Amino acid sequence: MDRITVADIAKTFQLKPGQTVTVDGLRSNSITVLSGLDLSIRQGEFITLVGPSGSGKSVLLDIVAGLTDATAGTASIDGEAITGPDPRMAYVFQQYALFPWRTALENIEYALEVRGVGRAERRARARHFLSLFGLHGFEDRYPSQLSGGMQQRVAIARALSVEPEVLLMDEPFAALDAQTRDILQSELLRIWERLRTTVIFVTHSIDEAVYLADRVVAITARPGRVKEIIDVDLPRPRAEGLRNSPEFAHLKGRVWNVLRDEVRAAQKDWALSSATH
Ligand SMILES: Nc1ncnc2c1ncn2[C@@H]1O[C@H](COP(=O)(O)OP(=O)(O)OP(=O)(O)O)[C@@H](O)[C@H]1O
Repeated sequence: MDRITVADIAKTFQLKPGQTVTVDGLRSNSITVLSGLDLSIRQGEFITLVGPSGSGKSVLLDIVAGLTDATAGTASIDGEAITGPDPRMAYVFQQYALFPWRTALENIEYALEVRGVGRAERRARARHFLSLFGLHGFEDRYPSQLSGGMQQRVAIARALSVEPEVLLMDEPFAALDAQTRDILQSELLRIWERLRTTVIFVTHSIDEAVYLADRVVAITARPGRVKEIIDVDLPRPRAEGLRNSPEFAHLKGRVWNVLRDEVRAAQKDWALSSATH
């Protein structure tokens, strides 16, 4: 069954008066970032989105999250059009987005309070999700007392604690060092294997995209649409050592082959824009 459907989505931004961009060599005061984008995501699937910078990946996530409207086309969850933020979805951003004046536990409790969960259950659930992410003993720490990796664990624990049907993740590990990033990828998969939440995860890392996904969705240079979907038929649970296997290298090569022309096209686009302004 499809959990999320995106049908013929387009998104155009009108720029502020006086602002212009160069599109196909012509100056314009609007910018179309997505055009004719179709995508269906099955219940319980782990999807990663890759594409050049500026190809509209974050905008697509915002449309699915109901944070911004599409200019054309529809996005649906369980067959219902998405018209605004939906309690069935949770979002994790690149920056930790925790409340600095609340402890790790209170950050999670807050998300549950907003959704009307009673006090005792809030506390129990917040503790449970923190311990799932190995943060038992850190409940009373404030974000400034936690490392970047720990803060992002709290942010993911908070998102999952509301038991969303769909988890949207926009480059959640991009700000972390390489080792912490690898560890968090494995932790996320370990927990995802238990919960089987539908995940849409944006990343610039082809390694990360292949390691995590059931399917990698490659987006074209602006205006973004789906260029190709690569099935990742690697066994689960995914072992750390999988990264050293020939199958993994082969899949990374396939994704890069699909993306290479799009990254070049995006770079040409920027060069043209900066040369004419
Ligand atoms: N509110 C806005 N007004 C005007 N342009 C916008 C707005 N939001 C996004 N854009 C433009 O839309 C394009 C796509 O942005 P988006 O952040 O979705 O790209 P992305 O694929 O996620 O890029 P990156 O990988 O670099 O994060 C960019 O050129 C951006 O400048």
